[in-house]
Formats: sequence, structure tokens, C-alpha cells
Amino acid sequence: MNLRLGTRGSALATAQSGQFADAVVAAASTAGGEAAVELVKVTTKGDIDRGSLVGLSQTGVFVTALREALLAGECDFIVHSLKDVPTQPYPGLEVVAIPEREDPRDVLCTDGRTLAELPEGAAIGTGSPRRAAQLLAVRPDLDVQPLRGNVDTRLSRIGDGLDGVVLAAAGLNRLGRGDDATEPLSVEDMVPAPGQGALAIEIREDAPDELRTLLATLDHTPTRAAVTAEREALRVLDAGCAAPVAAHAVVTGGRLTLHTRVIGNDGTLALNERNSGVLAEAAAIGRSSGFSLLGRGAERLMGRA
Ligand SMILES: NCc1[nH]cc(CCC(=O)O)c1CC(=O)O
Repeated sequence: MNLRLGTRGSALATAQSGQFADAVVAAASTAGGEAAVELVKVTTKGDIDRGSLVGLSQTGVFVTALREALLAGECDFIVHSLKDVPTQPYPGLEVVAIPEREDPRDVLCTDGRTLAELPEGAAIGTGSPRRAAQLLAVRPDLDVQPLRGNVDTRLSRIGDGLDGVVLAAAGLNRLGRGDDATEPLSVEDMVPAPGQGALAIEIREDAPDELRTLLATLDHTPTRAAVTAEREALRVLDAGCAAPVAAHAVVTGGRLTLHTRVIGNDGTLALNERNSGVLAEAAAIGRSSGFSLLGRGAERLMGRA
């Protein structure tokens, strides 16, 4: 099979698409067949028109352009960072696989000092309200600064106006820059974004069975259950990737435990909800967590009521 994988041109997109392409080739050979995967660069509106991103929800800008290229037949499948994918399904496409996830944690990158070692008032960069609020909950003295741009740009700011930045471990690891992480932040102090560290593989609904079957072999059941719960909570809370909503599910021994957190912007107030059950109930666990949080005033905390 000759396959075209549509990807953005950023370093992270290229790295994760390339790594997934290798996994597809290996899976085909394990199945006794053969596949060749060609990376097709899709230029997205967000890549061309960076200025317009300010104030816009990041969610969807990059994802939509890739999806349009897939629907138009410019490629056969696409790879998304799941945390950037809106929760509503996209007509004509289906998520055929969610591979085993990378480290879901956020990490602090500094000149070597841990969060506890940073001096009072240290400047930490992050563009994420979720990260900002949780940092301030642990260290109210920190000077949290807005930060945008790709992973390289963000890392280059350490020692240049910032004492540190917070990034996803998965992104650093996929770029081969895991050593730039000074300290992984615990999933208790810094609950990750729903779906963080996971990828979603999409095809057209009318894709050939051979392609669907091959990609489906790369689905990872525990990861799919975990991210299903996390994203259902997010969907019920009606929040995007820019919202101060965090959700992290752990699967052990056939059971799934979901921790969902909604945080006020200054980090002083947070609502936490924990729910668990069997994997088959993943979606229901996420939904009930989301509804509990709404019942407890999550909308007020998110500034919507
Ligand atoms: N919002 C940007 C983004 N989207 C996906 C990742 C990499 C981590 C992942 O795959 O979840 C990143 C960078 C970051 O948050 O540091």
C-alpha cells in the first residue's frame, strides 16, 4: 500500500507524523504486508497568518486545514495532537486509531532549578490559562507571563526575560528534547489538559477497508478509554483547549479513574471531581464528572455565569 500522510510543517507536527508513519510501516510488515508512507505537507491558515491567532482559540485552526486536505483527497490519513482536536465529531471523517499515549505530564524547563528552588517572584512563561492557574495555586508569588510560539521559540526564552517555561513532556520527547525538561510536574499539582500526550489518527469515512484495518491495529484500548473520559468531561463543560479545564485519567487493572479540575484564573479557587469505573463506562464517567462540576458552579469559575 502506498499511503499519503498529511502533516503540518512545524517541527513537532513533522516529528510526530514521521514517527507515526514508521509505526504504520512496521505494523504492515507485522501483518505480513507492506506499506510505504509519504509525508504530504499541508499549509494551514494558522501557519500563514500567525497574527490572526492572537485572541482566537487555538483549537481548530490547524486541525481544520488538515481535515479539509483529507476530505479533498490530498492525503489518505492525518495525525493530530488529540488535545488540539475539538470534541465535536467532524462530518465525513472518523478517528480510526488512538495510539498509546506519551507522557501526559507537563514539565518545567529552567536553567536547572526546580519549582521549589525558584526564587520569589520568578518569571514563568505559559500561554495556557490551565497551566498559569495551577502554577499560581502552588506558587502564588510567581510572575506568570504570556508565551506563544513553537517549542523551540519557547525554550529559547529561558534566561531571556523568563526564568522558566512550562511545556508538555510529550512534545519535548517527540522532538528528542526530553533532556530540556528540568522537572516533571506531578499530575496532582498540574493536572494535564484532556487528551494531552495522545494522538488521534483520522481517515475519511469512505476509506478503503485495507487502510482502516491497518491503522486500527495501532489503536491502544487503555489510552482510548482514558482520553474518552477526559474529553467527555471537557465536552460537557463546553470548554476548549484555552479553558482552565484539566482532566487526567489513569487506567490500572481494568479500571479507569478520572480526575477533572476546573480552575479560577488566579489559581485561588478550584473544583475537583474524581470518578472511576470499568473501561466500558469511560464516556459515562467523563459525563458524570462534567455534570457534577457544572452543578457545583464550574461555569461561575470559568467566568461564564
Ligand atoms: N497546544 C500546543 C501543543 N499541542 C500538542 C502539544 C504537544 C503535547 C501533546 O501532544 O499533547 C503542544 C505543545 C505543548 O502544549 O507544550
